[in-house]
Amino acid sequence: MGNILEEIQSVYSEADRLYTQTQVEAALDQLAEEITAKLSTQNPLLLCCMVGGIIPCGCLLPRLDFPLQLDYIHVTRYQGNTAGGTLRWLRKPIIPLQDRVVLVVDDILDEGHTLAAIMEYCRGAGATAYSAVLVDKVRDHKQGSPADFVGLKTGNRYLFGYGMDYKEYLRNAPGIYAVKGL
Ligand SMILES: O=P(O)(O)OC[C@H]1O[C@H](OP(=O)(O)OP(=O)(O)O)[C@H](O)[C@@H]1O
Ligand SMILES: Nc1nc2[nH]cnc2c(=O)[nH]1
Repeated sequence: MGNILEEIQSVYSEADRLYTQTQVEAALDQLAEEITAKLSTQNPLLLCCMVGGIIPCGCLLPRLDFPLQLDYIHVTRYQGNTAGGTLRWLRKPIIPLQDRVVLVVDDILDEGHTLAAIMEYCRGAGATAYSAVLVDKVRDHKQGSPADFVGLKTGNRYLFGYGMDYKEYLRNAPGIYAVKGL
């Protein structure tokens, strides 16, 4: 246990901070304004993508001051690793999606596999689906469509903070950081 905590401490202290907490909170304000303008009269169902979406979604909710419902979906393909693998569906939403406007909220759009699969699932279940991500990682080959609402853009680095993990730690880091060398 000692070793992993030392590793986490060293990754945190050597990381590059790409966005401060103040900058992330400003981006969340802007994201919420855009979502409100588009969806405030649509009685949307928000789907929080666990686990990483929990912080962006939790930060957005009090900024979205209109009628909405909340459920969650759990799909994972990194599982504590820094490279993605096969998608694993761990939990589908309980609230029916048929004829609903759905807003899928996640921490990061990277290669795009996760969000593309979730959007396909939502549309297949009869929803009009939109997506919101705190971070869009700029890279050449992406799966699926761009997100409808994007908070911040970054280069192609491995990120943590505001929901994003390094080996399941550091999701709670108050800013967006890039791991040194990754
Ligand atoms: O665009 P992609 O390359 O598909 O990657 C993006 C996904 O990766 C992360 O999830 P992860 O599988 O790490 O699960 P987590 O939310 O529990 O961290 C993140 O939360 C996104 O859902
Ligand atoms: N924590 C984390 N999860 C991801 N999933 C896809 N890309 C990333 C990333 O840069 N950081």
